Amino acid sequence: MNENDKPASWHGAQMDFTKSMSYGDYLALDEVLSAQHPRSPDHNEMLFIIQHQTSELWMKLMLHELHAALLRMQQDDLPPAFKMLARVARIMDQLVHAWDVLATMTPPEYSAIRPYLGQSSGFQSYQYREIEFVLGNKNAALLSVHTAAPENHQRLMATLHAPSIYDEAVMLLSRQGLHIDADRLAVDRTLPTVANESVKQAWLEVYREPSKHWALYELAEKLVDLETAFRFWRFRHVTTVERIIGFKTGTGGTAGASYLKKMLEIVLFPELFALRTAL
Ligand code: HEM
Ligand SMILES: N[C@@H](CC(=O)c1ccccc1NC=O)C(=O)O
Repeated sequence: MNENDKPASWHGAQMDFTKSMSYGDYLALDEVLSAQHPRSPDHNEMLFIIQHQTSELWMKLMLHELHAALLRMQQDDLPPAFKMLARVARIMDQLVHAWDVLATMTPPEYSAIRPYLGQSSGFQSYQYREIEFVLGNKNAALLSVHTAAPENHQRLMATLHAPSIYDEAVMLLSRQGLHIDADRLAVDRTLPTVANESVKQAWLEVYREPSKHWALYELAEKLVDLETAFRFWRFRHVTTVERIIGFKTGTGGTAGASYLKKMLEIVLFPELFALRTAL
């Protein structure tokens, strides 16, 4: 094209990237876009792969935000933590809506791919497991899935032993002068969150006088927002799974949809929901 033929609107656009960083360079697009390797001859496997890879990318960002929020909470620096937690909840909403794309895949379409998945399953997603752990749904037994990948195992082990976001919120309540039982503060971090009466009473004080405890009130609502989004994700997972494979056993070895249904009963931040009945 002749220089004079360029429309005025992009006349000054940079065209030569032999010596400078381009869009694709900055985003490492060659790496990202060459990481899709369908194993079946089926057209729909690309959807299945990209759906999972994009979910894992969003999970990577969720963990980035959650770990940063944990740090801010430890430092009593709540406003930046609020922003991070709000972002995590919005990412979760995004993943909730992403199910609409996957649900365009019918049972016969998925059946063409499934034999090629072997025993692989989302159950083995180490980023997902870490998100569950950071949010307090600890389960040491699930670590053994990752023994073959020592780095992932190590990281999960560290998160298993560290305080969860909710443990940090409970410690904040205590630092702000609200009474929390000593045994709740010294709880075994490797176990899932268990409801505690002193925590419920402390949150009740916050909700009965928000203006006195505004930052804690805001934190509580951010956590409720996040748990609500997480519950929607679990629900969309199980309904999409039931729609596509019915009640077949999972490739990961669980009972499948009935295992996922059981997971709908999990309450991440129990006292934050329990207190509502008492208000
Ligand atoms: C056709 C679509 C899908 C089907 C049929 C499906 C099926 C299942 C089943 C049956 C399980 C139970 C574990 C097992 O025995 O395999 C499971 C777990 C899981 N799946 Fe999916 N899934 C689908 C899509 C997805 C997507 C898009 C994600 C997003 C990353 C995902 C993430 C997970 C996770 C994280 C678990 C573990 C849940 C837990 O332990 O609480 N799945 N899936
Ligand atoms: N558990 C699924 C397989 C599955 O969905 C899957 C397999 C490999 C990679 C990601 C997957 N997604 C979520 O579990 C099944 O039983 O069909």
